[in-house]
Amino acid sequence: MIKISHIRKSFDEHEAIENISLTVNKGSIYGLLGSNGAGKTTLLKILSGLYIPDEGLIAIDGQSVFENPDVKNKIFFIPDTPYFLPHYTLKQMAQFYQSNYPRWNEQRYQELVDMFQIDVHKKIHRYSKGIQRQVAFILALSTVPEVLLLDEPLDGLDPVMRKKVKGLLIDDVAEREMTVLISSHNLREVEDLCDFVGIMHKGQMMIEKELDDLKSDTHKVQIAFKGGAPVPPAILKSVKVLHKEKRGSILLLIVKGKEEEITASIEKYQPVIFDILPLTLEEIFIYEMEDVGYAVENILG
Ligand SMILES: Nc1ncnc2c1ncn2[C@@H]1O[C@H](COP(=O)(O)OP(=O)(O)OP(=O)(O)O)[C@@H](O)[C@H]1O
Repeated sequence: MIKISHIRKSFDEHEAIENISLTVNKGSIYGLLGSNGAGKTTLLKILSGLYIPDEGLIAIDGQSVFENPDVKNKIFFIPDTPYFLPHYTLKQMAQFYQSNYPRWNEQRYQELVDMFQIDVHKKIHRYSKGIQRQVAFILALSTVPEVLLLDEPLDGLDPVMRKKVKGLLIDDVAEREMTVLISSHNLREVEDLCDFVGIMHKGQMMIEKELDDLKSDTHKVQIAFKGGAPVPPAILKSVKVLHKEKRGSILLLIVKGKEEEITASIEKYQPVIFDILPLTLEEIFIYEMEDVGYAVENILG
């Protein structure tokens, strides 16, 4: 479990992280989303022990990260530009990690090399960006991390590789309760992976949500009444409306609550048109944020 409490981090005069707290439960995948410069990379670097926070506490399974080799051995961080020792081949990098990570699993390494079909004797810097990222995943997963920190992990991977990498992450989470924190600009890219999502903006956490609850609890409703009659105000009082918009004679509502309860509340007014539809996660965030007074369309990109 990752626990971050009241972290602050400034560079010169600029506060990159302003009082962020978050918890990632063991065996879950947390998506850290946000605009450019929001502070996602800084937070991941603090978590991996590369930066010291100015204030606040970070614990992994109850132990402090900074200058604690026992904890660092359980963590693997893949930065947005994976780093390899200069002129090393995958085989040499594997030997390096094997001697530094006591949990290294040689069999897993061989399986991953076969799966990705990488020539382990070629110098890594000669590989393309996408293949270098595959190499980073092979090394990361071979160290059998308890906590995997990923900065823009799918950048540069083609759709087949994205699917493969997502599958590998999900397997390790399901089989051995690996805990994962992923930063991304793109909600659509990570929504099928994460059970929790937090959106950062200018060093602050704007909103944090558990995805299962969100998906089953927010709906798009379209209603219209005979002859274009106005929607009875009582309907709007009987359900929790996040957003309402008139489209000709149809009223579009974004409503929170259970589908059956919303249907029962609205059907008794006998609308001539009544549809209840699911929303994409991106839509849910946009409407939720509207509800709390922010415009997040640009943040979600
Ligand atoms: N080493 C550094 N020195 C000075 N300022 C820094 C440093 N690292 C980050 N910053 C600043 O901290 C803020 C947060 O940057 P960070 O890289 O954490 O954002 P991010 O959310 O990862 O952005 P992006 O999505 O663009 O990668 C930015 O304003 C950035 O300029």
